Amino acid sequence: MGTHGLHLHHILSGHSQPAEPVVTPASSNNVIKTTTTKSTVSSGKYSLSDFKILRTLGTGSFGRVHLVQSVHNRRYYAIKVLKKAQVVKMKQVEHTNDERRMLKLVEHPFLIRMWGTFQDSKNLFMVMDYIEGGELFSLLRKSQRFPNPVAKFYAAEVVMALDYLHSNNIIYRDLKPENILLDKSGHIKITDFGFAKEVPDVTYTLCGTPDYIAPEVVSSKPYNKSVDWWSVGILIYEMLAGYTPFYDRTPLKTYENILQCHVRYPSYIHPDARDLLEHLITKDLTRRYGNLANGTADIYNHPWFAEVVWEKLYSKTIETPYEPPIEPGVGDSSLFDRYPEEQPDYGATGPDPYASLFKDF
Ligand SMILES: Nc1ncnc2c1ncn2[C@@H]1O[C@H](COP(=O)(O)OP(=O)(O)OP(=O)(O)O)[C@@H](O)[C@H]1O
Repeated sequence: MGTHGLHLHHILSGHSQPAEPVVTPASSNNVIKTTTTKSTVSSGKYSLSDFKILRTLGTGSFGRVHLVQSVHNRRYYAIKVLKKAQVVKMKQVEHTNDERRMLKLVEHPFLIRMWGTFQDSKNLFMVMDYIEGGELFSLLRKSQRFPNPVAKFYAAEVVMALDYLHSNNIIYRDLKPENILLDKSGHIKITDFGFAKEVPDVTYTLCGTPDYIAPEVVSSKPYNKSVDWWSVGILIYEMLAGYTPFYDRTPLKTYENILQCHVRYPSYIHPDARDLLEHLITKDLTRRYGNLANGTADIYNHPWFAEVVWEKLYSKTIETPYEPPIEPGVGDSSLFDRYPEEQPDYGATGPDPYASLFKDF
């Protein structure tokens, strides 16, 4: 695969289509049903013997994500495995339980779907849909940067997903191109809820990837969901420029740049995009879109998104700018980088000192 895969359609160019009204997604679609009657997840439904564990698709701080195949229906899934000892050591018990609880609740076309969880004495397992098209990050690095309409397409899907989470009082907090996967037709799926937090109001914890962290988080001020709108700004910038605006040699320098918040806009960035970015990548919370009196309408109705037909995007009835070159449904994982495989201890039995910490799994 290479940049040749990036062919543009007219969906977002707007020239060939009559203008359609921009509509914020109906809130009825947008609310998580908190009644437990229709849950897709039930603890104890799965066990390791239900799956054949295949290659590693990605690694994180506490474990890895495997491609797996169900021995029953032969379908492919992704299983995230977290080592209990590592989760405890890195003080992520609460985050991990939060991730499980939130993945169980959310239901949105652009958010990863979780089917169930289980555990052995050493590990936690989360069964998710396998998203075959690889990371947006890989596509971006191969493409160097995205043409304006391509960046707009991915940004619009991200905006809808974050708006849905926010309307359910969830701040995502870890937006970056590595956590945005592409499905077989090229729509996004956001994965990795390890840092998402359910917050009625404001929260203080520092977490996330340096390049995408909002200044109020860096300086340990209380913050709210507008940190995600900041990260959307960084994401759009990175998609258009090919690099993040505050990149530097060390995380510390990046933090300093974030606090200074001086952004250089290359001349090839479209004026509408620049205007939106200036209202997202701003320290001034009284100017940051998503955080003002109009809420997300300032983003949905921004001129840069003028051609986006939001309901069509939501129903995935528009063409995507890039179709991943894979054969769907057969466990093709050619778009994922290779990782060294470990001898796994999955299925470990014996004493479990952490049993009381992960009762929900
Ligand atoms: N459902 C999925 N389908 C395909 N690949 C996936 C899926 N979920 C995760 N991955 C791959 O595994 C990688 C790591 O997943 P994830 O970010 O959830 O792990 P993590 O341990 O929480 O990582 P981090 O340390 O970045 O928080 C992702 O970047 C992606 O490449």
